[in-house]
Formats: sequence, structure tokens, C-alpha cells
Amino acid sequence: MQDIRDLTSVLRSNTPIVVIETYEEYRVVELLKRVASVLYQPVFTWSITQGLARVDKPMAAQKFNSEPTDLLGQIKSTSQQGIYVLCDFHPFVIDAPKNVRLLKEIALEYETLQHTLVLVSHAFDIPPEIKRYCAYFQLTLPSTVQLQNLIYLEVDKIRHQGTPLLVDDTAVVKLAENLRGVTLDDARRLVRKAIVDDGAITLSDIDAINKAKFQLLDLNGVLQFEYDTSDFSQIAGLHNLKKWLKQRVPIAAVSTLDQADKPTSVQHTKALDAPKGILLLGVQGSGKSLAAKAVAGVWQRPLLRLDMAALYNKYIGETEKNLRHALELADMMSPCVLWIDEIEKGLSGSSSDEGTSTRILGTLLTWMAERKSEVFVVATANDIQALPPELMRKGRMDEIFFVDLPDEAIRKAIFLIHCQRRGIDVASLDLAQLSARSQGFSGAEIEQAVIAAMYTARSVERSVDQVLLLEELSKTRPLSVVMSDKINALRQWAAGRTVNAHE
Ligand SMILES: Nc1ncnc2c1ncn2[C@@H]1O[C@H](COP(=O)(O)OP(=O)(O)OP(=O)(O)O)[C@@H](O)[C@H]1O
Repeated sequence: MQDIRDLTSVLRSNTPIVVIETYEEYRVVELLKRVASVLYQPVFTWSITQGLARVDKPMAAQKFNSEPTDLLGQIKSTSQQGIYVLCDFHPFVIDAPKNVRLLKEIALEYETLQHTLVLVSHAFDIPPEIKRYCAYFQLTLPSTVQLQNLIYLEVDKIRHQGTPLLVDDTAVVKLAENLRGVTLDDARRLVRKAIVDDGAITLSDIDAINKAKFQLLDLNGVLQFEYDTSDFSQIAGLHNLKKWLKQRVPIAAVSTLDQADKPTSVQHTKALDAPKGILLLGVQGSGKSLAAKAVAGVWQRPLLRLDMAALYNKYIGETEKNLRHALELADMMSPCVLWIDEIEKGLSGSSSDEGTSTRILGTLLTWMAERKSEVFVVATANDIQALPPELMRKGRMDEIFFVDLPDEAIRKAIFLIHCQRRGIDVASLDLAQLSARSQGFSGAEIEQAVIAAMYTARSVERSVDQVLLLEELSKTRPLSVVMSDKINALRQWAAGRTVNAHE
């Protein structure tokens, strides 16, 4: 209804050319037929293969020219007032001065001819000559309720064919929420695929739907869909951060959390503002990326990774365009977690970047301040020198956490996690000794020592034991030693300015 109302107003406003960028050609034609009946105007469609035909009254259907230039000449010379829907006309305005001129002449003669051209393509670059005569129109995307109805409609269709179908109503609600941002046609395709895959609609479809939706929307590959998420049981330490995140678990994820992970009082969360994001600052290999993955895993949200360094493009303006596209995509994937990895890399301007980093920061900050979507940002950074002060200002992020090197108890827990994960017999190990001997090691360095010990064990055909692990530790010079000055400076800076993620 909204689309019909809006499109009617656009056509009533005497706009000669309306551009609609969409894949939903049939939907546009159906809409225009309804609008045309209100405005008492005939509707014609044209495509290079079908030529021109009247569609609102099939009996009066007539074919004119299929060649673009002839078609425009035909429309210009006819006195038959009408709405002309030109499908996939976009290639015929590129290096085609005659066609552009004809479009302009039809527009200029709007007062007398009263022809409205509706250009429907997946994308349309309007030539500057006709820009001022054009209006963009955007089809509305389906609401969550419409998507729920669509899912049940598809379920009914399949049941009518006599196929039994298992449908979990909670999954339908979640599925509809995750489908927001795609067109009705695409949603229908995705739902059908989810049903056909296993003959059911259950929570296990959510992941596949998120991935398929991401592939559908991410046309120029600026974001990565991270398939690999984690959960808190795989992270040692970071107690403060885990507590903070548990208190803000979205309602939808609460029902499926382990008892131990549940926030104490979920009923209060309803009235609260949705959390916006956090910055995780810290030593390399201390588990920042792992924490980003765990937010998505525990909150049961898709995880999108934005690699700041990959945004940069040598063409001026393209870098910001890439970022805008990435943020739009994140909005469309909402609710989701957007992990901005090594955020400092994209924001630390150099004198030669012609202000790109400043504009990138501006675009990011504006989006963070104004977005309505449920995109939770997890930004990670190693280097505070390179971080612009604007990003650190209170209110930009909900919290800035400092992820320090693990203390003795946390190192013990890291050994336990990584040894258990690899099937090493932990009962035979002295974890306290391993922890004491790995002072100054990051989680990543401990993990690497465990992996190296496994390779050594395999080469000498024995199992991993205390001696092998200690040997590996003694061979490693941790970053905290190699880069002690840098890490001390980071610690000093973080004290008082950030919240300790581990405590
Ligand atoms: N607290 C931890 N608990 C369990 N494993 C850890 C922890 N910290 C680090 N690790 C291990 O080290 C690996 C590397 O850590 P991660 O990539 O998360 O660190 P990071 O802080 O993001 O590093 P970088 O700044 O270099 O990107 C993790 O995948 C995990 O296996």
C-alpha cells in the first residue's frame, strides 16, 4: 500500500522520468498497473526482447519497436498519453547520445505529451543531461510481519502438495527477523530453499539463511561473512568483558543460552537501549578477535568482518564509497555483529592520503551516531598512537576495554582450553608449572607452544607431555619481551582510560 501511495504521488508530481533500481520487475509492473488505474492512464512495457506492449488491458496489447532509438522516437511522436515502463534500458544510455537526447526531448515536452517514462533496472546511472528530469523511487522492503506471513504461505503451499513439514514457530519469528533487508522475491527463494534442504523450518536454518542473504547482498565484497564464531567457554579470562556482554544479551538469544550464561534478570533488558559497540584495545594475540567471534556466537548473530586496510582504493572517493557500502550492508544484515578489525589501520591518516582517512572517520562516526539498525560494533586495535581521539571520546562506543596479557590463573586456563581441544591428556600435566613458566606470553603464543609440542611429539612418536611443552615454552621469546617498551606504554596509556577486560 505504501508503495502505491508513494508512486502515485511521484507520478502526480509531473516528473517525466522515474528511475527504479530493483530486480523486482514484475512487482513494479503490477504496482504501476494499480497506480495507472487510479490515474486513468494506460501502461506500456518495453524490453529489448519483447518490444513495446500495453499491459493494463491485454486486449488492447500492441507491439511497437524493439530497437531502443526507434522506441524512444515512437514514444516521442505518439499522442497516446501513458506510463512507459522501460525494462533494462540502462545499457542504451551509455555512449548513446541520440538516446539520451531523445529521453531529454520526451522530458522537455512533458507538458504537452504527458508521457511518464519509468526506467526499471537493477542499477541505472542517470546521464547528467537528464538528471534534473528524473526522480529515483525505491520500493519498500518487506516488514518482519510480511516476511512471517510469506514463510507461513510457503509452508501452506508445500503442505497442500501433501508433503508433511515440521515448523518451529520460534524459528519462523527468528527467520523473518534475519530476512529483513531482502526483497520479497529473494526472501521467497531463500525460504523455499531452507524448506527443501531438510523438510523443516527450525532454528538450524538460521545460519544458512544468513549466509545466503549475505551472498545475495554483498555485491562488491567489502565485508566478509565469518563462518567461524566462538563462545565464552573457549576464552580464558576476559571476565569483565564477558560479564558486560552477558548483561546485554539480546532477548532473542536468551532463551537458548546455557543456564550459566544467562543474565540474572532478563526482563529488564526490554526497556533498555540496544548496545552500540565496544572497542577492544590490546596486545597482539591476547584474544581480541576471539572475543569478537564470541559476541556473535553467544548473541547468536551473524558476524561480519570489515577489514579496514582492504577498504582503501587508489581512486579518490572510492574508499568512502566502499565504507558506505559496507555499512549499508551491515544495516541490511541487522541484527548482526560488525567486527572492525584493526580499526586504526583505516583511520591513521598519512599526509599523502588526501584526507581520505579523515573522511572515512567522519563517515564511520556519523553512521555510528545515526544508525537505527541493530548492528553491534566490535572494533579491535593494537596501536593507540594511530587511533584518532574522536573515536575514543565518551559516548562513541559503549565501552573501551583493554585486553592485557593473561595473568597466571588465566594462562593456566588457556593451557587447559588448548590442550583439551587437541585431545592432550591434561590430567598428566602440571598446569600451574606451565603457567608459571609462560609469564609474559599471550594466549596466541601459548596456543602456538601447544601446537609446536604436538608436532614435536608426532615426529618422535610419543604423546605431548610436560617436558615437551616446557621445552617449547623455553624456545619462545614472547612479544612482551621483544616489544616490552611498546607494551608498557600501551599499559600505561590504558590505565584510567579504559576498563580492564580481564578483571
Ligand atoms: N584468552 C584466551 N583464551 C583462549 N585462547 C586464546 C586467548 N587469547 C588468545 N587465544 C588464542 O590465540 C589465538 C589468537 O588470538 P586472537 O587472534 O584473538 O588475538 P588478537 O588479540 O585478536 O590478536 P591480533 O591483535 O594479532 O589480531 C586465538 O584464536 C586463540 O586460539
